[in-house]
Amino acid sequence: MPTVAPISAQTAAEKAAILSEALPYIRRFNDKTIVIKYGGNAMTDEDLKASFAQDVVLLKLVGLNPVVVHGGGPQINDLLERVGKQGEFIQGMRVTDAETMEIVEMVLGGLVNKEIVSLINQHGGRAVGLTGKDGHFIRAKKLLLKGAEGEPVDIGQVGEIESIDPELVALLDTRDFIPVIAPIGVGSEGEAFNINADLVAGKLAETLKAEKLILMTNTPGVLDQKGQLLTGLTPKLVDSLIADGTLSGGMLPKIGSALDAARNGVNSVHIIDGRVKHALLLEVLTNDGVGTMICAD
Ligand SMILES: Nc1ncnc2c1ncn2[C@@H]1O[C@H](COP(=O)(O)OP(=O)(O)O)[C@@H](O)[C@H]1O
Ligand SMILES: CC(=O)N[C@@H](CCC(=O)OP(=O)(O)O)C(=O)O
Repeated sequence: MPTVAPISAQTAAEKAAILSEALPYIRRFNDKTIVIKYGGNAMTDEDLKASFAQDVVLLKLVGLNPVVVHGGGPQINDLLERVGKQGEFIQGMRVTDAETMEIVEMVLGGLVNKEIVSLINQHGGRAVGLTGKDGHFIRAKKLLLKGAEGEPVDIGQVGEIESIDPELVALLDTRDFIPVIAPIGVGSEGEAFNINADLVAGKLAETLKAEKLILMTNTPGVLDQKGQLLTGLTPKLVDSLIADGTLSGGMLPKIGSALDAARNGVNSVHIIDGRVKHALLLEVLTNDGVGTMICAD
């Protein structure tokens, strides 16, 4: 006869306490949309990717509507290097010439998107991969950055979101599919635009009237100059952190998008550490929200 070791009373009580802690959150978020931005920097390890996919499936099974928007910045850099090109960023945005755009589409719309879709499906979900070109649901136009003197700075085929049509995502939701979205927009001539994934996630959360926006990255959250974790960030505080240089690089579009979402009706906005296993479950279904919360005022 096969035998199993009995679970100790203490372990059993601890496990039961964790499971029952989730109940109020499962009830509160029933049928609510949660937009999850899965950053390229949080996708490094196979184990972490699998636990991310498991978390998304679990959230769906307990009655929430997860919508995944992914990045893939480091993965684009890898492929660029293989063709002898160096990735260049200005104000956290990739300078995107025509050749770079081809690689961006290959990596985001192809490799990364399909990997996440198939991981979620392997774990029992029904994921469908999309880019903004599908049903033309993310419309974009060329983004011009502002230089130090306020002059326009052209960084190529980088897009600014004009509109997001919520219908396609809503349709998938009615049949319990999990949308997995690559941050590529479409212009008026059908051309592709590279859009920062944080901006797509934020705007999508606003458009879908999501309950939560969770930005998963490779830091514990927003850190101050001493490396301490900050939380409860207001627009005023963010302005001062930008002015004194505490926030830089990829954190700039991330925080801008988080603030916009918080101001435009998304109930809770968090920047969390995607390198922590099951960070997503901890954030949504336990009392121990991890990372930095962003407030509207
Ligand atoms: N104050 C700050 N706190 C935390 N991270 C910061 C801060 N300022 C800049 N960063 C940088 O922002 C990065 C996260 O943005 P990004 O590289 O675009 O990640 P992702 O690929 O997850 O979107 C961090 O790895 C860090 O290097
Ligand atoms: C315009 C722009 O910068 N687009 C990003 C899109 C991918 C992205 O945002 O990926 P992460 O979330 O992993 O950083 C890029 O080309 O890297």
